[in-house]
Amino acid sequence: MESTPAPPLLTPHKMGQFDLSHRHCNQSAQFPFMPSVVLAPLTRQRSYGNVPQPHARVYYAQRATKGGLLIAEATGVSDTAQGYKDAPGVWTEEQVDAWKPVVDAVHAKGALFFCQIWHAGRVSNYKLQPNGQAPISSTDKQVSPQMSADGRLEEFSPPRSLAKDEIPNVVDDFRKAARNAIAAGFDGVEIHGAYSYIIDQFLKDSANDRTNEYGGSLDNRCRFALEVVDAVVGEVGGHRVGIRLSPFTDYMDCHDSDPQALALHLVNKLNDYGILYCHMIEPRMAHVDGRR
Ligand SMILES: Cc1cc2nc3c(=O)[nH]c(=O)nc-3n(C[C@H](O)[C@H](O)[C@H](O)COP(=O)(O)O)c2cc1C
Repeated sequence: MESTPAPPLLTPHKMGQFDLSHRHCNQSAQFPFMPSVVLAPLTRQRSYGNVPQPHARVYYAQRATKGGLLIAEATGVSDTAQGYKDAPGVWTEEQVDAWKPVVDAVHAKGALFFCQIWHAGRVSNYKLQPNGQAPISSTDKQVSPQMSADGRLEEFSPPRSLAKDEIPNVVDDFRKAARNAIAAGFDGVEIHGAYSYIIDQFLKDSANDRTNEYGGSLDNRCRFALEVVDAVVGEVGGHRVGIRLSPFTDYMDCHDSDPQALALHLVNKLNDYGILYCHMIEPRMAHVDGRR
C-alpha cells in the first residue's frame, strides 16, 4: 500500500527568537487543507466588565501545549475600543493584573502567548462607549445593520470621525496597551489590523473618506496603521510584534476597491519595521471568513 507522507506539521519552527514545536504551514498542492496549529484569536465575550476572569486560565491552558503558539482574543486598547460586550481590555492596572494568571497558566504548559491588541472603531454602539458617546472612526459613515451568526440583527451607532489632532492619542493607546501586555507577561502582541476594525477602517476606501493626510492615496490610508506599528515596535521591539491584516475581506461595510494594491503597498511598507510576522487573511477565505 502506498503511504502518504506525513505533513510536516509537527516539525519545529523558529519564529524569530521563539522556538515553536509546530509549523504554521501554508496550504500547498500536496496538502490542500493543511491546518494551522497556532490558536487563532477568538472573541469569547466572557471578560465581564472588560476584565479577564479566572475561567480564562482554564480556557487558554486547555489549548496550550509545549512549544505551541496562542493568540489571545481581541483585547481593547482603551475605553473607546470596545465593540462587543464583555470583551477583555488591557488598558487598566486591574486588567493587566487579571491577565497575569492567565498568561502564567499558558506558560506553565510550555506554550507562547501573544495578546491581540484591538480597537473596534465604528463597529460599536453607544452602549459600549464611555458616557454613551459616539464610537470613533476614520469616518462618520455608519455601519449598516448586520445579521449576526446566531440570526440576530446587530445595529451600530453613527460614529464620529476622528479629528486629525486626536489620532496620536489612539496611536498612543496601542503603544500603552502593548507595554501593558508585556507587563502582564505576554510574549508578544499582535496588532489587530483586520476584519473591519479601526485600522482596517483607515486602510480601506469604502470606510475612509478623509481628505487630509490620513485619507485618499495608499500612503495616506496606510499612515494610521504604520503609525501604530511604529509606536508599538518602538515600545516593545519588533521581535515581539505581529500584525493581522485582511485587505481582501468585505465585512461590516469595510472593503477596498483595489485590495491587491493595498496589500502589496502595506506589506512593502511593513518591511521597514522589522516585525516578527504578518498574518494576512487569504483572498480565497475572504468571502466566507471574517466574523470577527
Ligand atoms: C466566534 C469568533 C470569534 C472571533 N474572534 C476573533 C478575534 O477576536 N480576532 C480576530 O482576529 N479574529 C477573530 N475571529 C476570526 C478567527 O480568528 C479566524 O480567522 C476565523 O474563524 C477563520 O479561521 P479558520 O480559517 O481556521 O476557520 C473570530 C472568529 C469567530 C468565529
